[in-house]
Amino acid sequence: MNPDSSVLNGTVDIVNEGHLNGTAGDSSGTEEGKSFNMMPEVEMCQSVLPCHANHKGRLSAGQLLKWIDIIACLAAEKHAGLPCVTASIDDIQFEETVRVGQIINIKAKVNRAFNTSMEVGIRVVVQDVLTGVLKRVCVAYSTFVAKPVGTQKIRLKPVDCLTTAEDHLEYALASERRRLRLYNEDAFTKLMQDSHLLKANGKESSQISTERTRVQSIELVLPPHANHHGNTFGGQIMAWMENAATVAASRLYGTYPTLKSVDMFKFRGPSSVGDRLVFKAIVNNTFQKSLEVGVRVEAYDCEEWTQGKARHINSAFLIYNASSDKAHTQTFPSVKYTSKDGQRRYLAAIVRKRIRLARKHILSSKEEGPLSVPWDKSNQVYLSYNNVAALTVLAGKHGWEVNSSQPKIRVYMNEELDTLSVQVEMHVRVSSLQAFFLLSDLSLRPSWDRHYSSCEEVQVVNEDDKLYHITCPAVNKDKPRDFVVLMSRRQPCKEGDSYIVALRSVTVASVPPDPDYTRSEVLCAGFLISDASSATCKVSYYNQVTSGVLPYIAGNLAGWSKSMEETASSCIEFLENVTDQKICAF
Ligand SMILES: CC(=O)SCCNC(=O)CCNC(=O)[C@H](O)C(C)(C)COP(=O)(O)OP(=O)(O)OC[C@H]1O[C@@H](n2cnc3c(N)ncnc32)[C@H](O)[C@@H]1OP(=O)(O)O
Repeated sequence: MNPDSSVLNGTVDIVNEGHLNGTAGDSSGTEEGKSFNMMPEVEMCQSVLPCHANHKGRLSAGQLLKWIDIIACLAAEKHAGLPCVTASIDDIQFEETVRVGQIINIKAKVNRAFNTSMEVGIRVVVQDVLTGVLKRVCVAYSTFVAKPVGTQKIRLKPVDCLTTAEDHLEYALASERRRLRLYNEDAFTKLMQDSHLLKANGKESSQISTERTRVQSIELVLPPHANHHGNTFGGQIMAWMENAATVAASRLYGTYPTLKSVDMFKFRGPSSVGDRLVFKAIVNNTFQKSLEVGVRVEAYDCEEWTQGKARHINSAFLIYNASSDKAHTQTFPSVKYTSKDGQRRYLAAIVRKRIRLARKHILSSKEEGPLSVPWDKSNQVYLSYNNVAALTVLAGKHGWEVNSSQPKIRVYMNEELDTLSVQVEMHVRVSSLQAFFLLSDLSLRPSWDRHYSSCEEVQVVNEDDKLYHITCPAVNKDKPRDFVVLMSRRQPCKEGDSYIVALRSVTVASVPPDPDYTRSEVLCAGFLISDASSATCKVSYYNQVTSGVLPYIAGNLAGWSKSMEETASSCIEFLENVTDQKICAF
């Protein structure tokens, strides 16, 4: 390649030269050898030995992160044909525990190249030697950048060998993930601006100070810790970070918590052999079943060390779950902060939890089976019951956590296994009976909910159960969506109970899917309305998030829009200002 011929805005293009695809330097010279080198995927197999494990005989997350970084780097370099460095690794959720004696298989390939950076997808599975059973340990995505040549950045060639449907899906999703990744800091800053409103959720009664968990540890970077370019290996840094974080978490918990996930690791700058790395870890906050530890890494060369001038090269947040060991308590103690910095970290952990949850659900691209059930005479009663019961159960769940709070409106989220649900609580100056009648007439909803383009009554089953056909506007250049839902409303049986307006998808022959719309489904949604005083009420809207609903709330979940709060505000205005004629129509 002639760099001069392809310099573009200070960027050097990589053209598709033979050696980049592994055709040059192919030692075997055989057809078989060539096709192996041409494969975009890089694979690693490791037998898990005691030296890879923690004191419980389980593969240490630090060791796994090292392997992940090595293989991802090799996949990136295979695509780029040049030395590459890790810019970041997205959130990783550890799904399976790996034990000594089992076999780890890791595969990595470049999903998409952007300009100077590329996304590498990594899949880790564990195989039990005795049973042969394979289980997924985690999926990870890292971003690599071809190491700049002097001041010149290298522009990468595109990924052009998309063969399987999965390759195409990963290619398409890679740009979506990149958007979330690069938006991460903005989303965080935006949500932090409102974080003072979350203070009400603080745990002032707690006795345990986060300061008790503070850890500081130093490492000297030696040649075995460096990668093949002389920089400290990203995986090694992550392993050291995991070590410091685990000590901090166990100081609070009094036993060994399980590392459940890591938040995005961002490599802000390089370090190299001879650097001293100082790791500072502290528990930032605890939630019901998890806690967050923040780790900061500072690097010093010999001169910087004597001058006390640190280079901040990395910060990461690790999430631990309470031990699954029955002998230990299943929840973490709540913590209190004792300084302004502690308070910032405490609130930031709440905000990060929200972003993490959003990223996880937005990117899971979970395949759902059909959620709607056919509406027919034989199951009408059952479906209406099921509709109301599902909403009652959803509303009664434990674990709702405040995500945003403003006067009259609070948004909560609840994650249980792989299901995410949202709750929007509104305080309205009308009676609960009036709110009930207005909200159960779905044909009025397009007047206050901009996510509804139209809503038509399809069938009146009885006074309290109706079928509606709803159309919704297009999002992200997709087709507009439509839903067919059963609305079941119930008045309280006794004083103190709530009014219920429940919604769920059904299929009816009279409204077949329309090619101009993506037929979508809602599993469980609706309103619970209860008296707050004689003239005011509390309206709680619930929605168990499905892939059909996600596009309309994704921005809200990830923090770049306030559409839920805006819709709630419009709902309050509608309820408080609706004319008497509309109410008389019931
Ligand atoms: C294999 C190993 O173990 S390497 C050792 C560990 N890693 C390191 O030491 C790397 C340390 N970090 C660095 O040297 C630098 O921060 C770099 C080279 C990663 C980025 O340098 P910057 O000057 O910040 O780069 P710049 O802002 O121009 O961005 C370059 C590209 O990286 C992308 N990028 C930058 N930060 C991130 C991030 N946190 N996540 C994802 N992509 C990122 C940018 O979007 C851009 O992509 P594009 O050109 O495709 O649009």
